[in-house]
Amino acid sequence: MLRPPKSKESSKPPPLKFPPLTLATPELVAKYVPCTMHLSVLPPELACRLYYAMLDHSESWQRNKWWLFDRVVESPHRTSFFVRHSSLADEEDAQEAAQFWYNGRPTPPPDYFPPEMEEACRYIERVVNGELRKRERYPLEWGGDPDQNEEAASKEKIIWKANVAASNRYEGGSESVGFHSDQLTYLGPYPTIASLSLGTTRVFRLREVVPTDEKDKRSARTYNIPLPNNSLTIMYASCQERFKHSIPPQTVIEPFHPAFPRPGEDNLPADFESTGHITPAYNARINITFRFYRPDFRPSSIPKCLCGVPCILRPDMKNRYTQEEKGKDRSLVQKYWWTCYAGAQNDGKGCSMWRVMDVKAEGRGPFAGNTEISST
Ligand SMILES: O=C(O)CCC(=O)C(=O)O
Ligand SMILES: [Fe+2]
Repeated sequence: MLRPPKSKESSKPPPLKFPPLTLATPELVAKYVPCTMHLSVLPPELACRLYYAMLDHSESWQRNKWWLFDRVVESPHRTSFFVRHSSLADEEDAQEAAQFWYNGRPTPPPDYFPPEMEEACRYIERVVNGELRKRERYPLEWGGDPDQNEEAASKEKIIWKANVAASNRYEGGSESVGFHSDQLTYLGPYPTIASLSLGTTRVFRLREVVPTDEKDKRSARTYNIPLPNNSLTIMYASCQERFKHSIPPQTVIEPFHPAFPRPGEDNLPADFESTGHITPAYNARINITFRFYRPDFRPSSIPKCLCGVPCILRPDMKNRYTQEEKGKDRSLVQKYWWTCYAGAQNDGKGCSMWRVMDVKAEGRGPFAGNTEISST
């Protein structure tokens, strides 16, 4: 068969592919991805108490359901959502919190942080703010004071404060979550998300989405971060814009023995003599992601699509530059889209709603930096 001669373009060797890299230490995590990992982040007794509390609480958690093409899919793990008590200053805010939507359907009013989660959150906020003070900020990050009344704000700048948390329970090695980046609808652009791991160690997988115009120069690399009990992974600005993350299924997991018995449980496990473990083995991993829902992305400010459902905010992960933007720093030309999300529930049928977010026209901010170039 005759083939046209190969053009110069197609004779270029394909970009090098690198094997997946395991990032097993905080140093390696910080070196390769826009995240940090903090080991033994909570006092061990609190980590243990929170694990037990969440195991009990998770008996009532749901598996999320949504439409994918022509079938309903169910998430292969259970989840729940919490609002922080102090974050709901007045009745209006409480009403708004009850109106949060998930996967294109209204969710029942969320629970408040249980006391153990509140206690853990204070430790985590300290770690997150300590790290954020060391980092350079992206222009579109939140630039306001998340808590004007905090006395400590004058001494140690508080940049980030959690006001909601999403929680996941993965039973055994088969429960998982597929590759995704977190929806930015209420978080806004370049969010910081603090993710606490309790229980069985599972691998957190990150994969970069290579921008369209760099595809022929480099390939995406996969990073595997084993997350042990009582570790905190902070995903910083650009992680949701540049990377997808997942918790892949695992054929083997190591059973987890909490350091302390359940309160009120005095009996040693039957196999204590042979194993030396003072607590039984657990197979569940609990994950809690502490998040800051920005005041300038409150539910009432989210545009609705033609179906009457709040849009979702997504970053253009492939970063399609316009001609004038070519060569500019990616963070200055990052675009976000408001799109219809009704399709996730409504028999897979959504509408054509699609709009570039215009932070200026939509009156959003204040931002951490100059947004003149970023706003469209
Ligand atoms: O379980 C984890 O560590 C990740 C959970 C997650 O990606 C999410 O809730 O969006
Ligand atoms: Fe996520």
